Amino acid sequence: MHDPPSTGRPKIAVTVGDPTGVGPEIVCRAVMRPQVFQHAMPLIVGDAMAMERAWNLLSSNAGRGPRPPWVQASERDPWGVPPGSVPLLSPVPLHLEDIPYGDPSEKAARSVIRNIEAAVSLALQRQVDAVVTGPIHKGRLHRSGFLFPGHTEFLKHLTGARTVVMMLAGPKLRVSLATIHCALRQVPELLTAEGLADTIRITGEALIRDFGLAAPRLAVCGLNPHAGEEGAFGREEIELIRPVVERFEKESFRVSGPHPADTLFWRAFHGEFDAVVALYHDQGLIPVKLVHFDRAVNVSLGLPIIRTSVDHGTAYDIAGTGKADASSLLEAIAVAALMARNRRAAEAG
Ligand SMILES: NC(=O)C1=CN([C@@H]2O[C@H](COP(=O)(O)OP(=O)(O)OC[C@H]3O[C@@H](n4cnc5c(N)ncnc54)[C@H](O)[C@@H]3O)[C@@H](O)[C@H]2O)C=CC1
Ligand SMILES: NCC(=O)COP(=O)(O)O
Repeated sequence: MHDPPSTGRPKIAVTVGDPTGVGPEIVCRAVMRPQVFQHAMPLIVGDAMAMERAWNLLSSNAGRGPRPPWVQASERDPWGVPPGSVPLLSPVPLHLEDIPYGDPSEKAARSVIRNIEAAVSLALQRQVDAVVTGPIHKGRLHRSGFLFPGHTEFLKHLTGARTVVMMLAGPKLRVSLATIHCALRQVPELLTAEGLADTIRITGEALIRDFGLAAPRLAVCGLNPHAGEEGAFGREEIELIRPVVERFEKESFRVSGPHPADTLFWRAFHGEFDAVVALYHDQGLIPVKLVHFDRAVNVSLGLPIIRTSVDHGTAYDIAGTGKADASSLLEAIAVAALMARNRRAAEAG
């Protein structure tokens, strides 16, 4: 057995995601960066063939240098690789015909799911300190029988967590979502007092424990235009949101709202709040991606493990062209490492 995860640089399992999207390319770009190894020990979980193809693409564009030192590893002893190398776990080895760009075979889709399971299992066994996920194509996975809307809900299931909150965190704007992957017309019925209260509490506690803020300020969006305009444009603000916000008067984090959503993100971006609680996916993700598409990180809060992810998708339109930007993945690794260090410090008292 090798270094326990409680010492040294955090060990981070990085899943490649869909092998026919930009995942392998951005993972390859990330492990070509020496800075990554200053704050983390990455372990790649994904198909070896897809990783070799990504390396060939990048080296043919940029001139051949040494290939990043990934070495096939086993799930039983994932860190049992030579010093200086990066373990690569490939639970379901694929052939090239399984992974034409933008079109994963049935087997490739199954491998995506299996890779996530393997990374989560390593985190639950504390063989790694955190999991960082590459992008998956939800539609293609659903076609292959995947029952979950996305990683977030799958990770809740795999870890047995009671609830999970999706946060998108960028340098100047953090947003948590009270509802995640659902049709817009379902939002009002899925928005419950208990669900909203969980989102607020989990976000406030994570800002303190994982992000190191002393007294975070949270602001909750209204659902309707102008936060309902005193009931003229809807009553959710009066009947649901305000009573939940009032429950948080005596916490170590401050909560205000409901605020009109059209101006709230601008106020948060300029420093008035540490996080915004948005009520549905696009209300929160449009502003974050508008200002931070290259830097934002998707963080799953409320799980017994640390999980971060890129904010972007599989980008099939540019897969195989060598144009993918790895900035969001690099941030996701850096944020996971920071969270792991903060949790260690909290555990050590
Ligand atoms: N973390 C994850 O697993 C996520 C997965 N998705 C999934 O991805 C699939 C495709 O989603 P889309 O809405 O098309 O979003 P997308 O993020 O894949 O692409 C949107 C636009 O951004 C560009 N882009 C994305 N990533 C880039 C990168 N690293 N470098 C340069 N340009 C990049 C694409 O070329 C495209 O023009 C969907 O199935 C969606 O569910 C979407 C978001 C997150
Ligand atoms: N828009 C964010 C997104 O869809 C990512 O979802 P997940 O796969 O991290 O649950």
